[in-house]
Amino acid sequence: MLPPLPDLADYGISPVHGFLPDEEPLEMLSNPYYIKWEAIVSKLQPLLLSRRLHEVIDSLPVLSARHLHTEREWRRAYVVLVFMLHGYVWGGNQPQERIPPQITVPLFQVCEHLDIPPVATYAAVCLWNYKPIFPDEPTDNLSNLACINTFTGSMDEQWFYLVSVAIEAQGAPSIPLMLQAISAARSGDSRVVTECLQHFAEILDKVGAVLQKMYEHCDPHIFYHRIRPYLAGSKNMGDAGLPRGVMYDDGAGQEYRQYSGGSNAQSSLIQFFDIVLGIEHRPTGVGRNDGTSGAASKSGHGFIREMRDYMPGSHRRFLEHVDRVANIREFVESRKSDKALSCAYDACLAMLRALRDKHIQMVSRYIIVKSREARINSPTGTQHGPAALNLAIVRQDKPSNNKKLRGTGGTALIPFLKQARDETEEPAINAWAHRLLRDGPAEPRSATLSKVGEHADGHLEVVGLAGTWSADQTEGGICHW
Ligand code: HEM
Ligand SMILES: N[C@@H](CC(=O)c1ccccc1NC=O)C(=O)O
Repeated sequence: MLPPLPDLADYGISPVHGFLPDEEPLEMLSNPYYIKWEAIVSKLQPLLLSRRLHEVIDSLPVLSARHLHTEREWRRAYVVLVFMLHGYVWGGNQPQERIPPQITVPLFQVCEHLDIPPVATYAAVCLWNYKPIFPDEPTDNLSNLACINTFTGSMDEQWFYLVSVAIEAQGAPSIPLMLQAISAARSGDSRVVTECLQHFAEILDKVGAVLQKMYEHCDPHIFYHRIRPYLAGSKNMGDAGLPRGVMYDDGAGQEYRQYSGGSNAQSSLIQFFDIVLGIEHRPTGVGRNDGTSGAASKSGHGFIREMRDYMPGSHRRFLEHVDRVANIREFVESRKSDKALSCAYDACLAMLRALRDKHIQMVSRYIIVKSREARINSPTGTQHGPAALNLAIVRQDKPSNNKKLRGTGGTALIPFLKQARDETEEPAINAWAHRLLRDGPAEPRSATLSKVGEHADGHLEVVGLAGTWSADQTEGGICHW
């Protein structure tokens, strides 16, 4: 018996808005009990500028979550508390190691309810932090979106979050669409699967176009020096001044913890794309053949899988369900002679790969170039920013080595992102290798592959946009790359 397909309603996912909430996020907690929290986040910029945020938070009463009732209220409380948390940690000259009970006590209650970690996740700053400009118009694109909260009050920060919100809205229809494709594959309906994949490729293309809008209003300098320092987590942050992570003091006890900061790797939508297409991501540094070398996380899963722990619990459980039923890749592989089907599938891989390519270029402009400039402009390491010691200036003591640069999630960003991009293309390359073994050389079926050849010694070479892939052994027709 095949497991049933997920029902979106069971996971709080909207067929129209996807992982964005069905009802727009609450702009403020109206119960006067929480008035001091709302007052702080509404004055976050002057409090940060005047360096008075710590004293104001320290003098708060320790409030509880008992007056939160609706899901919208729980989410709003989470957003308010993590903006306070990151302002508290990163808003001074040095990162603040100890978080007081005024934040930790209610934050732990809220995080338990939402099943999400006590840190500023993608859900906090993007999914649950937007509002319409005109309430009577839809919030499905950038022409009617504004942010509820920001650290800096800048247009650049708003835009940085809103591009992701617009991507979630643009990509949302792919969720019911690809569940329909899974269902059609179960009943062997190749025509419907092909149509769904064609439509999915168009959606992925549009998502890529929204990503490119980042450049319109988010300036790399503002991003790198003003915004990004606040988004950092407490994991791998020794060089930024938090060697043990952050100490959460809830009055009853004190505990050091380390969490990754916000990252779009925590977007359930992008992970959904990979899962439905059967794209697998390995831990960074683990080779294609051996599975032994490299820096896998403690869980043994890679960073991308680990980022599921930073999603709202219901979204994480949805992805786990989709993991169990995803069948499109196997379906396509079992019908290799169906050209239209293979082509539609490969188009999806190509679009997703193109999205990752655009993203790598963006990371280069917003992080790599900026960190290099900062090193040249301030070789002594004297920096002025939200925190003089922060994510923007870590590892500047070491000469230019991009491999040392870290993302807010804590990854060695460039090797990680390139690997994720290359893995996107793997199903197409594998399928090609199978065909080559069976039929001999022919034209590549995919626009992402430019050349496939066989060497005299029998090993295969596939040239894709990502580089050259070699397969040197086969086992029952399966290639080992
Ligand atoms: C200025 C804009 C952006 C910068 C500088 C940036 C930077 C990064 C970095 C450094 C990582 C590595 C993970 C980490 O350690 O944090 C990452 C991961 C990721 N980012 Fe972005 N990002 C930006 C915008 C976006 C947007 C708008 C999207 C939406 C499509 C996105 C999608 C992803 C995904 C899906 C990952 C996980 C890796 C993967 O699946 O390929 N990023 N980003
Ligand atoms: N990982 C990125 C930050 C990032 O992508 C991000 C962080 C918080 C919320 C959303 C994010 N991504 C894009 O809009 C960085 O290292 O700067």
